[in-house]
Amino acid sequence: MALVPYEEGAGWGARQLHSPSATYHFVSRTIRIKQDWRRLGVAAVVWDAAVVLCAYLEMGGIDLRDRSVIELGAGTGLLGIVATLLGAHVTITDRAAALEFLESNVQANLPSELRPRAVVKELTWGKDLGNFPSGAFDFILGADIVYLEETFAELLQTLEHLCSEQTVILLSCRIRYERDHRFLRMLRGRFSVYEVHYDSNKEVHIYKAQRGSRKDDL
Ligand SMILES: C[S@@+](CC[C@H](N)C(=O)[O-])C[C@H]1O[C@@H](n2cnc3c(N)ncnc32)[C@H](O)[C@@H]1O
Repeated sequence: MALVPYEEGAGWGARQLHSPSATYHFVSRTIRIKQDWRRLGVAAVVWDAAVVLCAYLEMGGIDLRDRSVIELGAGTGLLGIVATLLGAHVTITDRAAALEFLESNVQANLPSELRPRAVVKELTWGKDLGNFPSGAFDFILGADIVYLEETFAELLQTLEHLCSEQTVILLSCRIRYERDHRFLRMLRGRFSVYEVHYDSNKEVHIYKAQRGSRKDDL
């Protein structure tokens, strides 16, 4: 299912949809991301949710230095690149079809000394989860990955598999459809969920989720 019709792309959260590249400045670096919307679709453009979560991480409220991070549905890899630049060891994942493009963006934007800290790997939600150690990650990141209802159960299963009691999940979301609220209700059924940030310009929410008893509403 397409996420957006071409002509609506900007309004739906990818401001430079048709541009072959997009440039960002994070962690005192210029990051140039290749894009290819026409050929590769949603995984090959940078979505605003990724930019907002990068900015949130850069603000420094969360110390990622030497922490173990996994990114789900990474697309072009901007968020995983920024997490690596902030000092984390990052497993950057997406579906198989997205990996070659993702890997090339990651390689192009990390200095050689940081490349060993970022591993690009296939993770299709709900599939072959045994390839990923259960509970081994300090942080799970996801930008604009809540949009396909048919993936919600598998996405939740994946989060549950990857999470320990200590793991912090950060999901940045543009809420477009009623079904997006349904996913958040599913998430709230399994995790304590808090909205920690809202970017009103980009209309992106950041939710933090952790295992344990529910302490708050969305
Ligand atoms: C809207 S894009 C967001 C990409 C990137 N996180 C960003 O914000 O720029 C959604 C991403 O989720 C990935 N995705 C969709 N369904 C998936 C699934 N079942 N398993 C793994 N990744 C999936 C897509 O390949 C795509 O990269």
